[in-house]
Amino acid sequence: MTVCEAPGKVYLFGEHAVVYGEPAVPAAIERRATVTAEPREDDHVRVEAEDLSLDGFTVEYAGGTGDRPDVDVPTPLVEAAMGYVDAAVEQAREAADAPDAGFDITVESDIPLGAGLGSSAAVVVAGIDAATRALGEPLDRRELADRAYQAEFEVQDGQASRADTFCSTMGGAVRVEGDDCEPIDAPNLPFVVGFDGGAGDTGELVAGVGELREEYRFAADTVESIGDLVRTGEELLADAAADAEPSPALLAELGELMDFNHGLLAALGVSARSLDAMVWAARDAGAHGAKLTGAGGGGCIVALDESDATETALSFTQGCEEAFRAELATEGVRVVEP
Ligand SMILES: Nc1ncnc2c1ncn2[C@@H]1O[C@H](COP(=O)(O)OP(=O)(O)OP(=O)(O)O)[C@@H](O)[C@H]1O
Ligand SMILES: C[C@@](O)(CCO)CC(=O)[O-]
Ligand SMILES: [Mg+2]
Repeated sequence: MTVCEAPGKVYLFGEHAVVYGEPAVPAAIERRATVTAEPREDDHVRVEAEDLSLDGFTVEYAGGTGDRPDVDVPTPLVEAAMGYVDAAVEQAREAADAPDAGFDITVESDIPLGAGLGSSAAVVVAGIDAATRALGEPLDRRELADRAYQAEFEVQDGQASRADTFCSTMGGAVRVEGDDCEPIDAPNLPFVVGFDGGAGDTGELVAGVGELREEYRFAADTVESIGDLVRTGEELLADAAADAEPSPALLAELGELMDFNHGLLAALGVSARSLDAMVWAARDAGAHGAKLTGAGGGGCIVALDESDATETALSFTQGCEEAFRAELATEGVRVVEP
């Protein structure tokens, strides 16, 4: 039995635009998905994923080829929900050159689903790592990140960046621009997350931005503007790389860029009333800046605040279900010793 756990992430800047080749800077956070993989004698895949909830259902299922869950939920919904686990198993089979390998897989996660904290990437990264190790064919981190990206790319119908999967694999803060992925030095930033209890579908939201970008010049320009602000943010981070703690000036400047980034994402149609409400509650509470994180549509915002004010204000904000401080996860995917 092999157990691996991989972190979720917040985006300091650059989600959505990163799908079109602009740079982005996500940072891994200490909320993890844990995947257990146990090879089977046959070629079946049995999946236990108790956190999986579909529009108000919670399902527990035993999956596998041609052996779908015994629950009263329309099959397409279940297929959609299971897509990332299935894709991870396929990547592991291919990597280990074991097309008929069967597994008992268990997924447990403290990353809310579809909420912008990269639950899909964490499940895919931990899943491929656990399954390849269980077959005695561990991958190096670059290959693991690459295969995890291929899995997200397939499930998201060819529209995905390498950002979430690379960040979850490596941990820390990373910079992704097209195929170019590198860890970067960043000071320990005081992230506060607000979660509205809801979710957005990454594939759909990404497709929506793609259509807008085709149809309207302003949307294409907005994507490029996000790229410009990310480059500015990166320079600030690079200048502060040697500092253990971020200076007040750095926090103020990064926060301002986060505010700009939220406005540009809203222009692309991926914010939501609850996300805007949480962003404004954070700003009113004195956060240096606040923005939605991830695909949007519902889910989480991330703010910068070293004091407790933002977390407290969010916990009293209508529409915010949970507020918490998110610590940087300096370590990416790792094996959990039984
Ligand atoms: N604990 C889990 N068990 C099984 N599948 C999960 C789990 N967590 C996430 N997933 C898969 O990931 C999907 C959510 O991925 P999606 O990309 O839409 O959101 P996200 O990754 O949480 O947010 P974002 O991509 O915006 O950061 C779920 O529908 C499910 O298929
Ligand atoms: C919206 C997006 O940019 C981030 C989702 O966390 C999609 C992607 O990069 O694949
Ligand atoms: Mg995702």
